[in-house]
Amino acid sequence: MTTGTTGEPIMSARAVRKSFGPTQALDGADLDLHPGQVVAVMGPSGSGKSTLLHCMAGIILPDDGSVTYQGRELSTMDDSARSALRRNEFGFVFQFGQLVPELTCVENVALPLRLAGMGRKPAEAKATDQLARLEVDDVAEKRPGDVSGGQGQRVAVARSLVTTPKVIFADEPTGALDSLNGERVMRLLVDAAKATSASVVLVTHEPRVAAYSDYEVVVRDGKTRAAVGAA
Ligand SMILES: Nc1ncnc2c1ncn2[C@@H]1O[C@H](COP(=O)(O)OP(=O)(O)OP(=O)(O)O)[C@@H](O)[C@H]1O
Repeated sequence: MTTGTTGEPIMSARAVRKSFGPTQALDGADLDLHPGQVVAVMGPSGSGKSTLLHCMAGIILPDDGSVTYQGRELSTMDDSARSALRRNEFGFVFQFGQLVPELTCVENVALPLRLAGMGRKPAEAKATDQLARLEVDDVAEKRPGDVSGGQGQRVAVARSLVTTPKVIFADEPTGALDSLNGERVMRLLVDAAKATSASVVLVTHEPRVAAYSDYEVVVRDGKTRAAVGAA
């Protein structure tokens, strides 16, 4: 599915198929993602949206078709190369359960940097800066269980951004929030992504959330079927 955007896409999915046992989750899905572009993946429950996101992020491998990142085919990389890609080039925001409950919010945000080998002090300084950008530096020393849903989701967004990823994969990032908090999280996520020219793959079934995207793709019965003009 093309977007009318000129230039090379940073990622492309082509004719992606994926089955889980007898269930055909994806049956020929296409998606181009250009640098700095926010694409909303919409569609009914069970249509294959999350499966498409997982295939694009290299979390699962398609049975057929291709997913390329900067021209490299993900399925030809070994597991450690795909892990390195997820750690270094991609960021992730999910609906629930992504923060480590035993760590403080600033430790959670610093975690991807620590895993990449950065020392505690510089990692936590960067994490604090990122929390401030998301307007939640006041909860830095609290544990995730002691902050509100909206604050926790902004901490999770801060963690997804702290490594300055090229692509952010967000699966129903506002699904657990009321509409006001959801819109706030989306505004901060999209503004932060635009500031670093990161691309975003945003899975959502909420039109109000999809309205923050540049472009919408609809998945139905495992196929990408329609693209709607920029919001
Ligand atoms: N790990 C799995 N094992 C078995 N079936 C799966 C698995 N993951 C997804 N499926 C099935 O594949 C189909 C597509 O699922 P997927 O999660 O991609 O849909 P979705 O559009 O993201 O749905 P929702 O909006 O409800 O999250 C569904 O029928 C689902 O039950």
